[in-house]
Amino acid sequence: MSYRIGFIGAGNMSAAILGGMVKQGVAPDRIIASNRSTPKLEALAGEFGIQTTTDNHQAAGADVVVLSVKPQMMKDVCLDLAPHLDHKPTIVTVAAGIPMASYEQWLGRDHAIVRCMPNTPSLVGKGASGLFANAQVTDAQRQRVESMMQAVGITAWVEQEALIDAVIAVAGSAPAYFFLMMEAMIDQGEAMGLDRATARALTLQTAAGAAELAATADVPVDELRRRVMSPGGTTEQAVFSFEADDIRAIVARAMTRCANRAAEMAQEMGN
Ligand SMILES: NC(=O)C1=CN([C@@H]2O[C@H](COP(=O)(O)OP(=O)(O)OC[C@H]3O[C@@H](n4cnc5c(N)ncnc54)[C@H](OP(=O)(O)O)[C@@H]3O)[C@@H](O)[C@H]2O)C=CC1
Ligand SMILES: O=C(O)[C@@H]1CCC=N1
Repeated sequence: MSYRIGFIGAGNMSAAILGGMVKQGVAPDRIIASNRSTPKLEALAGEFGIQTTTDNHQAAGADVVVLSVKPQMMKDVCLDLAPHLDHKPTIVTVAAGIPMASYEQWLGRDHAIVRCMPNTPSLVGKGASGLFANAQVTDAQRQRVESMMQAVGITAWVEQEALIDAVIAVAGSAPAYFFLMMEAMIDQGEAMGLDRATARALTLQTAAGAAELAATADVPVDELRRRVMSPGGTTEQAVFSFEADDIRAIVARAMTRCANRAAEMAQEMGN
């Protein structure tokens, strides 16, 4: 690809996406990131060799502009950028909880805007992003955004905007669920007598191995689970314990709260 990409806001999510892009071979001089303060910019320039600026207008001069500030900052950032988008970039926003209608109000209705819900494993090329386009997005722009995000992982278009909140629950926020599980396992491995480094190494390798096996096996994940559960053996005691504690309901409640929060955030911002 040869177009230029500008990131507005150089925090965790921008670092994951642009860092993943550079690691996957995107030329760093095609990427510019802006941030209101300089320390993160210096770190990103040092690590990935991208261009940086404290002037959002400069980053917004790119062909694809990725809006990646916290949702609470988004309105002010968009209103400030609006007079500087006459070159009609493809606008991609990664913010949770801000509906398309708000961007169209702040930036103008004639802009091609994609709501993208990515996640931080983009940094290692294992991202998972949901995408929703407004009516102004052309097929060429769809392909451009898709290929941009596919440089750092897989993508899935949704045709109903409300499904972006489901993507937040399944992908955007979901790395944290797995990290939490790993934290708990490492702590318990240590409590059972392993040194922490060993508990960590075994936990992480098992998580990565299980994910890769699930992604490549020709059977569903429940069958893979059963293959570990020897009748009368050890694993089923752990699984029975999870089921007795209603892990499926626990997960469903957590994901529902996650998705509901996106709707609440929209309301809090008066959208
Ligand atoms: N983190 C994640 O896993 C995911 C995040 N998202 C979305 O990504 C967006 C960014 O989140 P995240 O990266 O975690 O947040 P961060 O707080 O890490 O990054 C936001 C960045 O925006 C900068 N900023 C704030 N105001 C301005 C401004 N007016 N102009 C320029 N830069 C500004 C901040 O600068 P400073 O350092 O000075 O505060 C900060 O570096 C959010 O909307 C979130 O919903 C989506 C999916 C996953
Ligand atoms: O927690 C959040 O609000 C953001 C959106 C998805 C992941 N992080």
